[in-house]
Amino acid sequence: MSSQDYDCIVIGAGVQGSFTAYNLAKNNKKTLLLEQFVLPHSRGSSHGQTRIIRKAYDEDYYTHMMEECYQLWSQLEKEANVKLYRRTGLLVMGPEQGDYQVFKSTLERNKVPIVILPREEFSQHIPHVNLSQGNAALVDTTAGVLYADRTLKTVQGQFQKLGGVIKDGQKVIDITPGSVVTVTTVSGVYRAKRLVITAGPWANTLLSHTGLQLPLQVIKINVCYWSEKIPGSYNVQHRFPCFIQLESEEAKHHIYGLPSNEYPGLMKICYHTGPETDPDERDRQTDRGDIDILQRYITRCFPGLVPIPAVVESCMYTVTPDDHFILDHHPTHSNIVIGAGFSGHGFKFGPIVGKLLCELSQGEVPSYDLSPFRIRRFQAHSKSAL
Ligand SMILES: Cc1cc2nc3c(=O)[nH]c(=O)nc-3n(C[C@H](O)[C@H](O)[C@H](O)COP(=O)(O)OP(=O)(O)OC[C@H]3O[C@@H](n4cnc5c(N)ncnc54)[C@H](O)[C@@H]3O)c2cc1C
Ligand SMILES: O=C(O)[C@@H]1CCCCN1
Repeated sequence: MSSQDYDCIVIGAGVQGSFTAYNLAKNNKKTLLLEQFVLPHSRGSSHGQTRIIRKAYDEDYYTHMMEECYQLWSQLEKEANVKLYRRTGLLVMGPEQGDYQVFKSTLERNKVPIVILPREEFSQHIPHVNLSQGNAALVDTTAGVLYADRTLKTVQGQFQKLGGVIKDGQKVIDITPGSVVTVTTVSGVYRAKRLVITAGPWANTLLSHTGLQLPLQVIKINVCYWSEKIPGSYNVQHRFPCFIQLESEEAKHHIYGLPSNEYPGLMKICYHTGPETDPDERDRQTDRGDIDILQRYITRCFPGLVPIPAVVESCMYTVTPDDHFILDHHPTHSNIVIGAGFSGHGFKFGPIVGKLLCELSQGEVPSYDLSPFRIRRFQAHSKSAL
């Protein structure tokens, strides 16, 4: 084995690739993690200070995976002696008869501790928020905030401590599949028995070297921060929770927010969709239709915030047609494994995605039923549509 030869190469050092590489190294695999940008960077989907972690989902399988995932987050915190999770609870609000009921029954069925907030008691528990007409509300009490940038630094650091190699500033420009895969970057050629592709918004660019294209849409999210009129009203220290406002007549997609924390006096509130973009040109995409929707919502429901964004950052989602992840082998090259299409909700699953992609790449039986995440589901859709 030359120094350029590895058991496994992982392309993409976002949250999913970093956790995958870490799991491979934990399993004593000689692993190389390649990243196109110099780390840390803010050009993909995993940057920024915070993400929501929650068990509140409308499908049981996500809630089940989160059971173990919380434990894995906590193990990593202990192992690296760092705080990555802060419990805040997640307020779920939505039209009484819609998706809200699905969330509520999934939580109840899976015995996740929740608090239901009757309308008459709502403002006593959640001050400075107006519950929309016809909406119901509950709190997933196990939910909270994950520290995103700190997570990446931690996982990458733990991977290196285990002997893993990170080469950043090395954009992959070619992949030659085979029983030994050859990966060419702008400055080197590497070989491995197995390859994992976790390239976020660039998944299809990389997969084009392997003869595969997936139905992925890359969208730009305007990450908006809003100023508190009275400092502290929505602060994490005053136990203000994260929230999801489920879709309604007014907003066709979720609106979600995190308590003011990372920037003093600013609360992060975003719209769960945005305009399509080329990942290399996202700053040219200046559509702000989402901000108009947020301004109307904030004026009505968060009267303690100035309804003009004080800070706007940007991030990307890579979305599948059904919003479920892709965790699978390449259909023609079984030693290539793909983690893609995390559809704006993948961060919290990082530890479990890393474990599953590691299992798949080693040819092991995965710990969970991965049928919702198979590539085949898209082929089935397009066939039935004919
Ligand atoms: C605004 C916003 C809010 C979100 N909120 C939440 C939330 O609250 N909770 C939650 O769970 N999730 C949330 N998500 C989703 C979550 O952040 C993403 O699902 C997750 O970060 C995706 O990670 P990834 O590793 O797949 O992609 P990325 O982080 O984009 O990583 C892919 C990496 O591959 C690299 N790469 C690509 N091409 C090449 C190449 N040719 N050579 C070398 N390297 C390459 C890229 O540079 C990049 O670093 C949010 C996302 C956004 C944008
Ligand atoms: O994954 C999450 O928890 C958030 C919730 C709302 C949409 C964006 N992502």
